[in-house]
Amino acid sequence: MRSWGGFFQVQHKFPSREKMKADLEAPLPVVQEDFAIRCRDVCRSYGKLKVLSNLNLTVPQGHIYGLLGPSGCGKTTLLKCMVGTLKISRGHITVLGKPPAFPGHEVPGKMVGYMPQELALYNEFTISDTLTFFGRIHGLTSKETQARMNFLIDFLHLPQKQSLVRNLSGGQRRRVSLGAALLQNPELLILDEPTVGVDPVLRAKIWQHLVEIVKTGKVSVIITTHYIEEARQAHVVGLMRNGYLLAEGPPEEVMKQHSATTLEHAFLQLCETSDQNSLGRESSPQGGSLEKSQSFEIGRDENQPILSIGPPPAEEFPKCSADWKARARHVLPKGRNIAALVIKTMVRMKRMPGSLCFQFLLPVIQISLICLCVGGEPKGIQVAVVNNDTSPSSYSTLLLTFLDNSSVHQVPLPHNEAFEGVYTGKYWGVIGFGKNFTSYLTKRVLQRQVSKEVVDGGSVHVWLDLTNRQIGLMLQKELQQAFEAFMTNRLGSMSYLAEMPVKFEEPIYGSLNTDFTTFVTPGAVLSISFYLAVGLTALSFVLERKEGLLDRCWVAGVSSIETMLAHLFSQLFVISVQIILMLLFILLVFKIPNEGSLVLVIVLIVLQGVSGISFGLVISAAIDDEQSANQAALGIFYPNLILSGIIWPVECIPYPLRYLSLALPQTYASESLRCIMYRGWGLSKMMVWRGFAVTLGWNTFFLILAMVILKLRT
Ligand SMILES: Nc1ncnc2c1ncn2[C@@H]1O[C@H](COP(=O)(O)OP(=O)(O)OP(=O)(O)O)[C@@H](O)[C@H]1O
Repeated sequence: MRSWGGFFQVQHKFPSREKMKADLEAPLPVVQEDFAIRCRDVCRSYGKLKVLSNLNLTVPQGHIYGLLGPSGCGKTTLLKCMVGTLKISRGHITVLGKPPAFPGHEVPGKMVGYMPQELALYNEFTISDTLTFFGRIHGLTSKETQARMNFLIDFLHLPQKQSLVRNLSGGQRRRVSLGAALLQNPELLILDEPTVGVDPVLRAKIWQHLVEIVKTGKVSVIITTHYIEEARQAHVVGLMRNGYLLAEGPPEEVMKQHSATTLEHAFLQLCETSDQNSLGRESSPQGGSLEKSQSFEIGRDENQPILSIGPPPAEEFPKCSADWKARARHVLPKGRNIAALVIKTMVRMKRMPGSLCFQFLLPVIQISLICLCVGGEPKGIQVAVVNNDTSPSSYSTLLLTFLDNSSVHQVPLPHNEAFEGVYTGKYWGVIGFGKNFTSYLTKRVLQRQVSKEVVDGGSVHVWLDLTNRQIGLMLQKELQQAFEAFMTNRLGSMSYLAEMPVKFEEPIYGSLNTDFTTFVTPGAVLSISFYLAVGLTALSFVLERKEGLLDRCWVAGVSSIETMLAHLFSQLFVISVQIILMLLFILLVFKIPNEGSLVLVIVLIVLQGVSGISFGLVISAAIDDEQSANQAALGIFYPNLILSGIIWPVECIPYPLRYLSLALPQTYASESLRCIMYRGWGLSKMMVWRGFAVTLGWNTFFLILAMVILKLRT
């Protein structure tokens, strides 16, 4: 009997299944356009694991092709190669006449409906949102989408279109996923196990629908299923094992060839024959794995399916070329897709109002905590006072009244108890006055020449616990101020006599009361916008990739650059709200001064937010699992915070590290923001514009890097 291989090699058109049978003996010449998909000598590995080995497969135009095989034999990998989400290591694939992802070819795009094995649905979407989203990407009008939606909901027995995907059963979700693949009436349907978890009645209906749509001859289907017998309704089946096709042909022919009554039986026989052949090869003198791999390399005969329906593997594939316009159109982002993705993110945000509010409030909470808790003066510090000054109306008692009681809490004690209290950590220091403090101090101020004893006796002696530098510094400052106030009180117009011979005049920038909060706030604002943006985006692709959403959108025609721009625009909205709230708090509530242009302040903070988004996109594009993405985002947080001079000046960083610090995204930016806010400088000053330049440089670098990584990984 004539084989199907011979038949298809000379077949001109692919008629219906019945006609195919009738025309068995009527050979016609081959025309390439009659093949919806052709795979020749396709190889694909994951690392060292060879998953597809010189695979040859042909899906005739207007037919249903059932791809069958045991779990792990490479079916999903092959479908992913067909839609272009995975690159093949060797061989050729054409889908609707051209290789997948060929410039100007609508595969990926509207011409192909792809249902991945994963559900690949947004859980926060309703059924209506899901279909509307894919309708937008495919450029359907809302009327067309609505009409298809009504049909699909009825056809696939879906619940109400306002039902949330997350509330659907597993089978219902699978049907929504199938609906999304069928939505735009594609020319080619690539369905990875669409009938898993679907009841037998609906399974039959789905097959019936597939049979109906291919009748026009314009639609082709390739479908994988674990229910081998349901594939008898396909026009052609391909039986796959260990990465290549054992057989390919109409189900009846495959069964007839092996005198089997079921496809399952035929498949078992094919497996046994294949196992015996490989055993024979292994036991032959030249046998073994080397021989096997060599035979793959020369475009093996053993990989030619037993009942092959396509042209031989040696046949040359047509060389496809695209003009520069098609290439440019292919690369340029489409506004329609970006808009669809931005709307998608907005709808998801709307469905999670709690999470959105938290995102808006988190930076306000963080900056408020920084302004409240960092850089303030220590309060309620307990200090022991040993006052041996016995003179009536003593200066020591008077001097102590000038100490700020809210900062320094004085505890009068005898000498031993005071020191004991410091040793046990009860007090932060001891303020001591000698017996003749009042008289010696008077002598020291009024007489020109005094002895060392007078100077010593007329001094306040302080012993401090300096393990806490901030408290130590505060006590020193408080005592100095109290002494100055006391002297002014005592000497009146002569108080200048007690002044230090070093005078700090009115500062050129800032004020004499500038505190640490003022220093730290600009850097903190930048770092909060940066890290919140990293947090918002670092997981975006990771989760979408894991759930198959990234691949699904890509197959629907959304490019990596469009995905990135859409993320950028939607997150830009979130960070803009965050920044406005943060600025309102620091300027109006915490009264941090701003001497410069508010526009420059806002632009610089937004640009830092964009840096965060772009860096998050790099993490998201490069890393596959949430844990590693989180680790990467958190891992850089602390070193960057410390090295960027945000919590401590860059001038304190040792030199080799300082060079590294200057290259970081927030070092010059923090300095620039401080210059704008506290010195009132504009873009004409180098210290201001270089903050903008470095931020823009990092933004461009991160965005290009994320794009390249995404491109390389799809
Ligand atoms: N991303 C990956 N990295 C490494 N190995 C992978 C990856 N994806 C699949 N594999 C391996 O490739 C082989 C083929 O997997 P594939 O998903 O293509 O099989 P399948 O025939 O579709 O299986 P099933 O019917 O269970 O879905 C399996 O051994 C699988 O472990």
